[in-house]
Amino acid sequence: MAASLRTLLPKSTPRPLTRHRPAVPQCLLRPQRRPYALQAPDAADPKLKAIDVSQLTTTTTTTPKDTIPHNQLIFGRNFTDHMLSLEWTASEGWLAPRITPYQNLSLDPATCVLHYAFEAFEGMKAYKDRNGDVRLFRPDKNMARLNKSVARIALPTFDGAAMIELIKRFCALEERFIPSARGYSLYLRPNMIGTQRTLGVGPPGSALLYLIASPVGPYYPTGFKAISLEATTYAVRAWPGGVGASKLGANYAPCIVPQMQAASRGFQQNLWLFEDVDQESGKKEDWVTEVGTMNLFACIRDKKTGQPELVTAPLDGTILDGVVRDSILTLARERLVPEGWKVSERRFHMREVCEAADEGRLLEVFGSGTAAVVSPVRSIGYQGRLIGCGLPEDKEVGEVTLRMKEWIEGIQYGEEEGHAWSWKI
Ligand SMILES: Cc1ncc(COP(=O)(O)O)c(C=O)c1O
Repeated sequence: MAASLRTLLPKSTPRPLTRHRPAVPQCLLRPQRRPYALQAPDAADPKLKAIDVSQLTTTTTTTPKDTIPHNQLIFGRNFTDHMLSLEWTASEGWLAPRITPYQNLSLDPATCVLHYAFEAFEGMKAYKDRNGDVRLFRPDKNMARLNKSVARIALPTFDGAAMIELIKRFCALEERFIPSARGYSLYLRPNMIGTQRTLGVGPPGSALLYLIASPVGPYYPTGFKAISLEATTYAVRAWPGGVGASKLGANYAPCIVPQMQAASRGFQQNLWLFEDVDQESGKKEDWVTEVGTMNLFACIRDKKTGQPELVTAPLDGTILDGVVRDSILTLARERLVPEGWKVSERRFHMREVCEAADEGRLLEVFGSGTAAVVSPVRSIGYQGRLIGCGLPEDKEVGEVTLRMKEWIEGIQYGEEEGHAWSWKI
């Protein structure tokens, strides 16, 4: 077993919590207090091979695809000519990386990913700037998150820097598929699956890390459109000690039925809540967590001081640590705080949101994620009422939401010169 997997296990066997309960490692029960013990990605067993970029082989396609006109791009529908693949075995480690023509995978019907969901993925993009240079946006964050996700399901960790180098080479090969207009990009999907052929439930002895890519257009081809969310009170996406902070495929399929239910009532997405006791009041509250594939931000004016606050749920293990979320928080601390804003990662509940809306203090709400950067929210359906989120009827986006979009896109497309988040390939 790779050292990286061994590090997941507690050093000493934890004592059972009660006589009748099985001994659950504390790190799994309380992610907030005892974060997951995970070593650096390249801390794999020295006896096993690490990713070796110099071993990369490339077989180019003999049947190149036509590129699709920008205005006909549909998210995730079309793929580039090639894929990048890296196999891993528990006895050898990472085998030589390969770029090959895009092709089907051949898996035994007993492959463990098909039965027990040994799968974790990432979502990131390559952008073309005005000079035709290709750029990645904070790819180190995506690699770190993928390493955290795979480690949680006993898949092998890997050297994130080596993988970024391979992604750069892949993007250079597929450069003609990267649209050049602002708002367009090449969506990159790194995916790792357990490939061991077994019905036994245990750590996979082999895995495949692969990358495919899809050219995509702006999330809103017709301009910014504010969305409506339905706050879901009958189902829960994630819970303390669970895997909500990991980008596992298994987290997404169970979210589709609540999303369909929300859609059937006219909402574009559902908002995930978590019911828990408020330590201050001792009352149960519905805490805001995140949206289907986005983190959520609210701009709330303080009742007493009048200070505007940008607030989002904390990284307590129940939400994904969004790359755009982190970027928004950093930019807000840099650029909004000097203007008098407060920026908070704190728990906030639906009662606070309702109260702020009723008192005209809910200024804006928006979602954040790689696909849309930011997505303005017009209203939230909750317990039979529709909460207005501060947008006037004739507007689709609030001021802070728009500024964030401009700032982040400016960095992604290299318009903000020399920013450390934009990696030229
Ligand atoms: C559940 C969930 N939350 C938040 C996000 C936003 O993350 P990021 O900003 O890294 O795209 C995503 C996007 O993949 C997601 O799937």
